[in-house]
Amino acid sequence: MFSTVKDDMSIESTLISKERKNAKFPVEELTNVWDGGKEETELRRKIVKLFEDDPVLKSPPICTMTREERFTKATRKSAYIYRNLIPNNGLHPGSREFEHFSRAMPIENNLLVHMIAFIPCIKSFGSQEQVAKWLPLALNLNIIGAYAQTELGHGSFLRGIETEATFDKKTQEFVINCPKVSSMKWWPGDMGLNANHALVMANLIIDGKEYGMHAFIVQIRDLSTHMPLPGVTVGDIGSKMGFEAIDNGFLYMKNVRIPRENLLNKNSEVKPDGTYVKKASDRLMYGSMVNLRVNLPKSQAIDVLAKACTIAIRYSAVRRQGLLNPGGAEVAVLDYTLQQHKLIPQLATVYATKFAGEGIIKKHQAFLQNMAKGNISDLAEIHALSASFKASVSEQCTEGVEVCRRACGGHGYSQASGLPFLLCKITPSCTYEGENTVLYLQTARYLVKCASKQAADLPESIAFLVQPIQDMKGSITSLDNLIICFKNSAALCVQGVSKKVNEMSNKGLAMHEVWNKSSVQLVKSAKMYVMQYIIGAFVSFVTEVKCSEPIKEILQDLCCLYGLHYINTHSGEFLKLGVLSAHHCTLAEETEIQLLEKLRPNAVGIVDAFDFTDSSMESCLGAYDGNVYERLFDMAKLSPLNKEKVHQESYRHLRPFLLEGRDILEGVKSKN
Ligand SMILES: CC(C)(COP(=O)(O)OP(=O)(O)OC[C@H]1O[C@@H](n2cnc3c(N)ncnc32)[C@H](O)[C@@H]1OP(=O)(O)O)[C@@H](O)C(=O)NCCC(=O)NCCSC(=O)CCCCCCCCCCCCCCC(=O)O
Ligand SMILES: Cc1cc2nc3c(=O)[nH]c(=O)nc-3n(C[C@H](O)[C@H](O)[C@H](O)COP(=O)(O)OP(=O)(O)OC[C@H]3O[C@@H](n4cnc5c(N)ncnc54)[C@H](O)[C@@H]3O)c2cc1C
Repeated sequence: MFSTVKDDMSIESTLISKERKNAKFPVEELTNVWDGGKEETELRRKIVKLFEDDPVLKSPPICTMTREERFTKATRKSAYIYRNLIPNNGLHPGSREFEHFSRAMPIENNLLVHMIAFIPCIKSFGSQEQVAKWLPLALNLNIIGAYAQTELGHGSFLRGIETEATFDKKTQEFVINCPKVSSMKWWPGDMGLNANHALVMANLIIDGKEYGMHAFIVQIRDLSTHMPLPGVTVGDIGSKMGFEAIDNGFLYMKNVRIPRENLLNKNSEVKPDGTYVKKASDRLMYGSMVNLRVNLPKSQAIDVLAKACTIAIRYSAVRRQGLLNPGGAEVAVLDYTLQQHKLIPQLATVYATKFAGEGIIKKHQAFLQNMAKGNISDLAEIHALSASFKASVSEQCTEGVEVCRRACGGHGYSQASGLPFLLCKITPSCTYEGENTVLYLQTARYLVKCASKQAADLPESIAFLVQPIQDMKGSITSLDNLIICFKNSAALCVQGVSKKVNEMSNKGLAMHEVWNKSSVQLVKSAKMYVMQYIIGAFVSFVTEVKCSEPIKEILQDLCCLYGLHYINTHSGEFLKLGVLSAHHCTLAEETEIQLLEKLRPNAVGIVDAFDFTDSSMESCLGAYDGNVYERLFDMAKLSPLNKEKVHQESYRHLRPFLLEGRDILEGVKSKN
């Protein structure tokens, strides 16, 4: 319907090719460092290719589809991936290949909560017999389960959850009830339309006595007809800011009966006579959340910011707007220091959080190994670290994606840029898996407790909180001094708020009031604590990584930039704590600007090294060839509103006035 408009050789592709020629480091090597080795890069590419070449996984660009189409296509693809593509290619959860799935998955998919929450919960909370019964069914999608914890009335405060599971000794069943509208399960992914089971978190009640939140497997739909079972009201909660392909659901249960064996009973059990047997700490009930807080940030936040950086930096390298030299040629917007100041720190965030996250995953794996031997002494530390890490990463990456989107000017507002999709995908990561403020407060609770202990009684990673403040020797811009600066700041923040808490409680104020009145400073200390962790982990990575000099230099520069950018955007905090002087702050600002200038020629190379395929981004601005304008025009042509040259409905409403206008213009009718 539209004629083709093409340039023989677009200036934009020439510009981006020039950028690539100017890069001062081997891009492929940085990709290997990012992936964790050459072999991992090859494996990832093999899996991505397997998925991208599969005709079943092809579909029109998401911005041309309705929610209904997006949900249907995502379900079709996800069912095919988990039931055919993965097993037929010998790829299994837990394998090395599985690590790369998130990069290979189609841009929209669902059944992920079934895979990452329902299945792991069966493994964590189920006895051996229960795992043997439910796991194969779940892995084969014979049953599809949601993680049903949050209710209309309660998400954060889990002790407030109202759904009840009352033990009926006569029938050896639990009776599941949502006593009020506010008790209805609300939000769980995959639950509205796809799930036939749910892992329901409910208050266990035996003989009128409450035993707190426990995990029950509840069948909610018939396996042959997929109709809701008696007593079950289930459906999709409606349109959200994003996640169009996911059926976040509601679930209301009235006298739904499940067998006694459906209480996942690895950690606690109800005997046939109603005796309650506790086998492990109540805290382990929260283990599924720690698991997700450790593992989700990479795919749901860090990779999302990496994609946004790829789009914004490639686009900024080809978008020319205005002059730097009077009388000279128009410049790429990436040549403006202010554009670099928006975008290059986001690149640093991607690297910092990725490598720090890998450290947490390793710590968590060590914790799980110890737990298997009955030792959960590190639980409080890993809970505090993972809670604040999830909060900080989701916050930094969400802010970063919005910076990238705005840095693309008007085109960043177009769905065709891919950026609104990324923003809507990343924003809820600040809420799900624990609302960020609530998580920071959990970390602060642990830190304040630690502040009253001796260094020898604290885990190694925490002891610095109570040790003497270290002196910085030399320039603030050295990596060693950045670590000292952040550690000192975290220690002073925690000590400061702990002192305030103690003083207030010594004056007789109730602890809950003390806590509420101190909460602003508590959250600040948790943020500073996790920042010192991230910086420390990034510095260790950069110091230890084996790579060529040019790559090392880029990583060091990104590491320094990450620390300095944070200092420069929060300088008041550092000055107030007395950790930095005004002179330090001036130097930090000057050095950041120098680093931006130094990293600028490598910016396109650095985002190329993330190695995202064009189809994994669906972005007209971020495609590898830099052909932004032709792609935008081609995408506009696909808009469903452009199906016909005349949109009959809009024409119907406007026609009477247009005809009037025609008559006036043609002089048939006077203006009055
Ligand atoms: C801890 C709480 C905040 C409650 O606080 P309380 O004060 O009530 O504490 P408690 O008395 O309960 O506990 C006190 C005690 O326990 C310790 N504790 C707490 N938590 C833990 C823990 N996790 N581990 C260990 N210990 C813990 C605590 O420190 C105390 O110890 P001390 O007494 O010694 O000090 C708590 O209730 C809480 O955690 N609330 C948060 C609730 C939460 O996290 N909910 C999560 C719901 S599930 C969810 O959100 C799932 C999300 C999954 C989403 C996946 C999305 C992926 C989507 C993919 C998209 C694909 C792409 C497609 C794209 C597209 O379509 O767009
Ligand atoms: C996309 C998406 C997917 C989700 N998937 C699932 C799922 O699969 N399964 C599931 O069970 N749930 C799911 N959830 C729900 C999610 O886990 C909750 O929304 C989340 O835990 C926050 O709880 P809330 O909504 O009750 O927020 P609230 O706790 O009501 O938060 C509202 C405000 O109150 C503040 N606040 C709350 N408590 C405190 C406090 N103690 N001190 C200071 N401030 C406080 C918060 O900071 C926030 O500003 C999902 C949510 C979303 C958005």
